[in-house]
Amino acid sequence: MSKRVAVLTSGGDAPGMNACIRAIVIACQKSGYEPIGYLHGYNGLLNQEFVSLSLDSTHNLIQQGGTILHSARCKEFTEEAGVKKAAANLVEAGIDALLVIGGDGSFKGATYLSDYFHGQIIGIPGTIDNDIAGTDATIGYYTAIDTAMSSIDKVRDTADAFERIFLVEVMGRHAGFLALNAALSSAADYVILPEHFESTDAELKNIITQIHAQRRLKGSVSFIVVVAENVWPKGLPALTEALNEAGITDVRPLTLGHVQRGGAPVSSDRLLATTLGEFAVSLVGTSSNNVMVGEVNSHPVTVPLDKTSDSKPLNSAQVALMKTIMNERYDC
Ligand SMILES: Nc1ncnc2c1ncn2[C@@H]1O[C@H](COP(=O)(O)OP(=O)(O)O)[C@@H](O)[C@H]1O
Ligand SMILES: O=P(O)(O)OC[C@H]1O[C@](O)(COP(=O)(O)O)[C@@H](O)[C@@H]1O
Repeated sequence: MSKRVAVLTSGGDAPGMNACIRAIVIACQKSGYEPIGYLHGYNGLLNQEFVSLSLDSTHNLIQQGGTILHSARCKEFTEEAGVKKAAANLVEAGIDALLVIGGDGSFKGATYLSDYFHGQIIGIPGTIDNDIAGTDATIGYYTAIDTAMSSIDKVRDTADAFERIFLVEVMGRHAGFLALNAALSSAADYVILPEHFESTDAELKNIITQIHAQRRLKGSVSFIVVVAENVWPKGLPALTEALNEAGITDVRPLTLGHVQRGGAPVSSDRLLATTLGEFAVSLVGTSSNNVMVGEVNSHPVTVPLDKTSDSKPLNSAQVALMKTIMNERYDC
């Protein structure tokens, strides 16, 4: 039987969201479903703002960053009246299944919506932060690592020329996946992560020890510290000042910011987005409901939506690498 399948993108946009929309539309066409796209995240549900999606709308889309459906954060949707209104609008529009591409906040919203909307709801993980439990990676994460890595590569050139210390802040909200991978792949000298942060005093002492040890060995060389956002109290200016006070001068802070959310998705994100978009549509009409689709060990899986905000540990092998290759590289 033909079904109306709606998709929306919510929360922080991530490279590969468009690739996922493309896969959803193609899979819907193949199954004889009618795909429609709600605009501006959950705001689209509240304002009944949607467009019909066709193969025309997905042409040349896989390589585009951002999201053709636009994204938003929507306060009204966090309140009961808003969620009820969204559910009523979905029923009025004859939607059988709603696919939500977003992060853990969007999945909390989707879980809330399921109390009032009795059609099918399926989440697809899309965030550069990779902070969603039940999937090895989220759409956009691999591209963001590459963007941060290539930015740090460029910083290294000028840092080397001036033999300076650079502090580079990387996104991740409250998770260190992006910072750790950006630091490992760009051969940073030190990384500060929320999962391993002890205290400002302990981190400061360790950074200074590593700088002195490296300089004793190699002379006056550059030193790059990757700092996950929201970890250091009062941010990079406070860390710069603390280093200056400890006699480490010529320190330059740099916040990479939203550049990490943009750009054409790398192949791993396109493949993940395509796999998960197609898999989500394959579940339409089955008993799978209020689940997120994810990928574990290269296989598609489903996870209850309310389990996706469980804590997700960093990869332990990468943490071991961090210790030997970066933060505890020189014995002192
Ligand atoms: N606890 C919640 N209840 C209902 N809706 C929520 C909740 N948390 C987030 N949302 C909705 O999901 C949107 C996106 O969440 P946000 O945390 O900003 O991004 P992300 O989905 O990328 O984590 C929010 O603007 C809000 O509309
Ligand atoms: O775009 P905003 O509202 O400034 O939000 C920035 C936050 O969004 C992100 O880029 C993505 O986070 P979400 O996917 O959870 O929305 C975080 O890394 C960052 O902390």
